[in-house]
Amino acid sequence: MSAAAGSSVAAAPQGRPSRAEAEAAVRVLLRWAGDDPDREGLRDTPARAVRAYEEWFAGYRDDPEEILRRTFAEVDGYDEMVLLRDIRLESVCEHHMAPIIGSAHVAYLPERRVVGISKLARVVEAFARRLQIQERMTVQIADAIDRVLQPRGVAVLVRAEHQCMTTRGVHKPGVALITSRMTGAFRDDPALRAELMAVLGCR
Ligand SMILES: Nc1nc2c(ncn2[C@@H]2O[C@H](COP(=O)(O)OP(=O)(O)OP(=O)(O)O)[C@@H](O)[C@H]2O)c(=O)[nH]1
Ligand SMILES: [Zn+2]
Repeated sequence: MSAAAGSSVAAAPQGRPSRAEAEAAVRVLLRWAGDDPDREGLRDTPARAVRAYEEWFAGYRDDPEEILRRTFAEVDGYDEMVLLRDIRLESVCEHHMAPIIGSAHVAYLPERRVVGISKLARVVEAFARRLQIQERMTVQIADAIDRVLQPRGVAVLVRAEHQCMTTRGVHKPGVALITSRMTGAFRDDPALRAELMAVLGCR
């Protein structure tokens, strides 16, 4: 298991290259593609591309568990399912560095404490904005919520299109990969699982 998969925060890469080195790498790629990195339209592209990758890989700088630690207890006995659905998800496939675009549903069963709902979306973002495979990302999101909130159960469902499959290679547009991770009561109680699927409109 990689460091990124095993802990909530990826290990800091040893000897991280400088921004200038990253821009030089983009220049090499432009030349390799067959174009001239010095022509007007491409002159600023290495800097722009590195800024774009900075956004797409912003999750390495986030600590998902820290995000989730801002919980509150005043829930007046609320102990039913909390479900944040259709969270837009933008990730990057670790095999091809191609976009993975889709959405996630995150549900949990609070035990005493709840978390601000934006934090659930932030946790999705923190794990998505890294080089990923969907299965690992799904597990990471669920397990971080499980560890920090210690709820009675967590369910994470992700549905996403992988551009490495739609725009290249096997070229299958419209194909989506669906992954899920269930813990606690969502895993053990078929009625609860059925309730979740019913709320989500899944059969
Ligand atoms: N399980 C899983 N596979 C993924 C994910 N993203 C991409 N892949 C697959 O990873 C595999 C990498 O296969 P390789 O044979 O090493 O790469 P490739 O020659 O580019 O393969 P093709 O995509 O089939 O052209 C491909 O089958 C991709 O479809 C993911 O999130 N989960
Ligand atoms: Zn891929």
